[in-house]
Amino acid sequence: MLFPNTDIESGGCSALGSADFLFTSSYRSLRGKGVFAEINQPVSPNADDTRKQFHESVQEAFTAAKKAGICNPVVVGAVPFDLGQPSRLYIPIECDFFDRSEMVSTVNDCEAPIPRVEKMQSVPEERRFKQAVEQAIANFQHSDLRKAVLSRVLNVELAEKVSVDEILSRLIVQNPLGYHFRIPIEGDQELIGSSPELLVRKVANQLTSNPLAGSAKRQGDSERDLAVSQSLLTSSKDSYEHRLVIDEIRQVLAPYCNKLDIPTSPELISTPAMWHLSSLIRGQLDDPQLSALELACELHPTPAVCGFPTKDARNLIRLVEPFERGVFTGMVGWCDAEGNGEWVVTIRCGIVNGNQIQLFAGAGIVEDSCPEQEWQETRAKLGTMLNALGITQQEAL
Ligand SMILES: C=C(O[C@H]1C=CC=C(C(=O)O)[C@@H]1O)C(=O)O
Repeated sequence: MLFPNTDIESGGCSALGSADFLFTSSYRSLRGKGVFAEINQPVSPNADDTRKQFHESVQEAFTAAKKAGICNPVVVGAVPFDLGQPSRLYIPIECDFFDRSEMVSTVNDCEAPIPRVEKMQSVPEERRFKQAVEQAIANFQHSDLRKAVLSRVLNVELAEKVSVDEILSRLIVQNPLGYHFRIPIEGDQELIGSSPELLVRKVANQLTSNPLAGSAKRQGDSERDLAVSQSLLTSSKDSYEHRLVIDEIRQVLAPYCNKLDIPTSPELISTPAMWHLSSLIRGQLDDPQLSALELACELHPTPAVCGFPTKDARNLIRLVEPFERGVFTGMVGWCDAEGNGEWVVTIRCGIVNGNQIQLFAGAGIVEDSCPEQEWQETRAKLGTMLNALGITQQEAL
C-alpha cells in the first residue's frame, strides 16, 4: 500500500515519525528527512507471485513524488528477510547525498555513559540453538538441504532509554568502512547497524555484489589474529559454505548479464570483530533499465542469510527458529528513479525501542559444522553491536 502524505511541507502524518534515514557507503552516502510516501506492500505476497505489482508501486511513488516537486526522488528503507512480509520502504521528502569520509572525520566517539544492562535474554538460548544446529546437520544427511543459516536474537533491556545517535556514532568510530544504517521501521522503533556485506550496487549498466560467507572471530593478539585468518582461508568447511553462496548468485545473475566476473576463490576481509571469506563480483547488465531494487529482490535471500537450496533452507528456518526475523537478514539501502542504488544485507544490527534493544546474529550451518563453534560465531558477530553499547563479550550471552 502506498500512503502519499497530503502535507508535504510538514512531513506530517507518517507512522515513521520524524523518519531520519541514514545510509553510508564508499559509493554514495545519504540522509533522508520526512516521509513523502510509504511503500509497505510485500515484495512478493505469496512465494510464487511475480514482483511486478510491488515494483509498479515503487514506480507510482516516484511519479507522485516528481509531480509533487521532489526532483530526484529516492526510495529508501528496509526489506524484510521474508519477502511475503510488509516492506519498510519510503520516499523521503528531502534526501541529500554526502561524502562518507568527510562525515567520519566529524564523528567523535561518544563519551556519554551507556545505561546499565537490566536484563538480557537469548532466543533461542544456547542449548536450543545448538540443538537446532544438530537438527540442521541431521537434515543434510537425509535431504537435499546443503546449508542453512540459523540465527538468534539477544534481547537487552537497559536501565534507561538509549540514544540512537550515540550508538551510531560508536558504530562509525569503531568501523569507518562499514555500511552504516539508521532506518525508522515502525512506531518508535529504529533499525541501526554496520553491515559488512554488499548485496548489490547498480550504476548505469554495471553491477557489483560482495557476498560474504565463512567467518572467524578477530583476535586481540596480532600473531593469533593472522593465524586465525589463514586457517579460515584454508578451511574446507568455510570454502564449501562460501561456494554454495557464489554458485547460487551466479545462477541468479547470469541471465541478466552479458559479462559476469566472479573470482575463482574467495579472499579475506575483516571488520574489527570478524574475518570473512569474501568474493567481489562484477557484472554488466543486458538491460540497464533493471533497477538496483529489482536486482536486489532477485538476489535475496542469498545462501549467506538463508541457505541452499533456498526453499528447503527457508522451511528449516521456519521450523527451528523460535522468533520472527522481521527485517534482520533482509536488505537495507536506496534506489533512485533512474534505477541506480545500493542494497546491503541487514546484519550486525539491532532494533532500538526506548530502553529495549534486540540484537541479531546468525551463522551458516553445513555438514561439517560444530554446534559449539557456531554458537561462538554468533557471539562474536554480536560483538559489533555489543561494543557500540559498551557491553563486553563476557557479559553477553
Ligand atoms: C548471518 C550473519 O552473517 C552472514 C554474513 C557473513 C558470514 C556469515 C557466516 O559465515 O555464516 C553469514 O552468512 C550475521 O552476521 O548475522
